[in-house]
Amino acid sequence: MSRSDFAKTKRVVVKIGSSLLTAGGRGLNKEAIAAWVAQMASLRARGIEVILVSSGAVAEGMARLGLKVRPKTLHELQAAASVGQMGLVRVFENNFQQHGLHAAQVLLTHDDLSDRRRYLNARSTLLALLKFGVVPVINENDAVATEEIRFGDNDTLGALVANLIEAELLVILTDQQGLFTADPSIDPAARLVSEINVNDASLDIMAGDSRSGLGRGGMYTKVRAARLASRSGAATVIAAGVAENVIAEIVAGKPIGTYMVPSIGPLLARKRWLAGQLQVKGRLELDDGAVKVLRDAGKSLLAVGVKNVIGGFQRGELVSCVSAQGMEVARGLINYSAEDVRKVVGRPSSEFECILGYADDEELIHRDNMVVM
Ligand SMILES: Nc1ncnc2c1ncn2[C@@H]1O[C@H](COP(=O)(O)OP(=O)(O)O)[C@@H](O)[C@H]1O
Ligand SMILES: N[C@@H](CCC(=O)OP(=O)(O)O)C(=O)O
Repeated sequence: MSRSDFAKTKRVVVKIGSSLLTAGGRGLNKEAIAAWVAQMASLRARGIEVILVSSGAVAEGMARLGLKVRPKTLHELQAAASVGQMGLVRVFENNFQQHGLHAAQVLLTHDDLSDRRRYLNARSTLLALLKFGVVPVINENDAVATEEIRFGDNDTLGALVANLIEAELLVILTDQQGLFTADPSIDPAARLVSEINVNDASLDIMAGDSRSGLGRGGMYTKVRAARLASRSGAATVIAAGVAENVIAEIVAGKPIGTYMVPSIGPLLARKRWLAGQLQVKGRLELDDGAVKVLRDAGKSLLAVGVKNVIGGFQRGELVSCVSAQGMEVARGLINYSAEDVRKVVGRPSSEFECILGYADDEELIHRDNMVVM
């Protein structure tokens, strides 16, 4: 896919980061928000569906409560987020209304997307909103999201939303012009990268953390988000939110920001859901032969190819398959508990009945329930 293909986009997810929205922590930047909403409204008027993922609840809550530094305790953060979310909703509703559009607040936790039924529910709701011509405004449900059930950053949330509703384009607006060869706030010699494949290994060296004290992940989570988004075939562009008409220009295929080129075609719906799961319950270390058949032949995983079991998991839970070098090769839903897998490591499936006293499936992970990374 090249940038000129963006002009054919039918559905786009726009993610706006905290530091942009709150003008570096000084309260909501109403002027900038009005300009972004106007751009999104004009996309809608052209028949392009827009989903907004907006950060800024904590930052706006801090401004409203007069907090100078980001609270340390989870409860204070959650309290700040609930105060700030009111401000976000109000400003977006007012602005979209001026263009004759309705906005809808959708607050999600990771749990909502890791459970297959709730995932499908969230998807149906979002698609219904789009059909009504509404612009969904999504954020993490910070008031209730504890460590175990949080996405952690809105770049990841934006990518998972792009997967959920099969958007072709994820636009991540931030306080930099895009991805630089190093963090430009530290390295003055850093250069803007205009286009790069999501799987390019140099990305892991270039992308650093956030330093603003307002945002959460820096470029690191944006790169990870682009990789996740690419699993449903979505292209990602990271660009400066302050650039004039930035959203429209990106959709028009203009060479601004960093285009993170997706590397694979879209996965089937169930595999997309699998690929977006963030919490694995355990790991299986594979031998080289198993790595090869999973990667090259798209086969199911059998116990004969497993060397080691790490962690505890139950039947049906998500486990990661790693090579001897520790690289993640695949992940999928396991057919046996960790306790049972330990007993059958390296053994042919025909011996399961004898070793375990029962045999449910001959594969540890069936290829339909597995996604190769
Ligand atoms: N290679 C890089 N290129 C650009 N910015 C980088 C890079 N590495 C780290 N960063 C940092 O990432 C920050 C943007 O991320 P973040 O603060 O999380 O913003 P947002 O609120 O938009 O998500 C930049 O201000 C910059 O300091
Ligand atoms: N849900 C949080 C967003 C945290 C976050 O990821 O922020 P950012 O890095 O600015 O996108 C909030 O609204 O404050």
